[in-house]
Amino acid sequence: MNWGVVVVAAGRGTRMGAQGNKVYLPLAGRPILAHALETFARCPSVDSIAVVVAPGEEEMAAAAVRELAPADSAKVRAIVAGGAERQESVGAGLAALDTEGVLVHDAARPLVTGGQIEACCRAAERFGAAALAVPVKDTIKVEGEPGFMTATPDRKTLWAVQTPQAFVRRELIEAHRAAKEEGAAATDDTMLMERLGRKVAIVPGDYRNLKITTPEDLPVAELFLAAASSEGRGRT
Ligand SMILES: Nc1ccn([C@@H]2O[C@H](COP(=O)(O)OP(=O)(O)OP(=O)(O)O)[C@@H](O)[C@H]2O)c(=O)n1
Ligand SMILES: C[C@](O)(CO)[C@H](O)COP(=O)(O)O
Repeated sequence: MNWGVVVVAAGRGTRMGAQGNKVYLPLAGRPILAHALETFARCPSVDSIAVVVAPGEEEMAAAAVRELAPADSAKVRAIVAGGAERQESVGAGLAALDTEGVLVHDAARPLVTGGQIEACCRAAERFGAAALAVPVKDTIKVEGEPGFMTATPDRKTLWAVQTPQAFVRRELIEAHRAAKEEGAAATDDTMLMERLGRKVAIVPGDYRNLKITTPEDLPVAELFLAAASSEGRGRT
């Protein structure tokens, strides 16, 4: 199967509270967006990359792409405008690719590794769809009456899903079309497959593949990156 990736970068970063979109904030001296782009570009299984950006931020994204080595930036085939919700942004990226398989990745997860990407591709080739996930560490509570806990799901069955998430591109396009027609909103793409009764394989991930969401995530990501490079692990 040949693989493309949709890297979604069209959010606003409201919870980060920075001046602009958090994916252009510096991390180890480079925009957050550049980290994931480089890791995907260096993956042998990935042929092409579509970057989905907020309208008006095309030039900032193009500048991040220009910072990559020429062989890496050559895999970036499209920079397209996203929508108001992540789901719309993914839809725009899917239309810009023509590969059989597609990965979806948050630009806000800069610590993804090549090994994780390849593991998702292999699992999706075997099972049809797959996503990285980590076991939930906390005891999770369900709020019933506002302000009060009413239930505790069995933690042994709970996983926190991450990206990348890997699919057969035509099947994910179909899932997006169905959700749009039925007005269903989803915070990730595996939810759209679950709605259609499709199985999504769990690929055990790593807690370090964090999503940079709030300000305290940035120094943590800096520490993880520094530790990886001092241990010579890189992000392969
Ligand atoms: N309309 C949107 C919303 C989100 N994203 C992307 O989806 C990823 C995960 O979203 P999140 O971390 O929630 O980012 P934001 O939406 O930017 O953050 P916030 O919810 O705090 O505004 C990010 O890479 C973000 O850029 C996107 O492409 N289009
Ligand atoms: C897709 C995702 O990264 C899975 O953890 C996440 O749902 C996206 O973040 P958001 O905050 O829900 O937009």
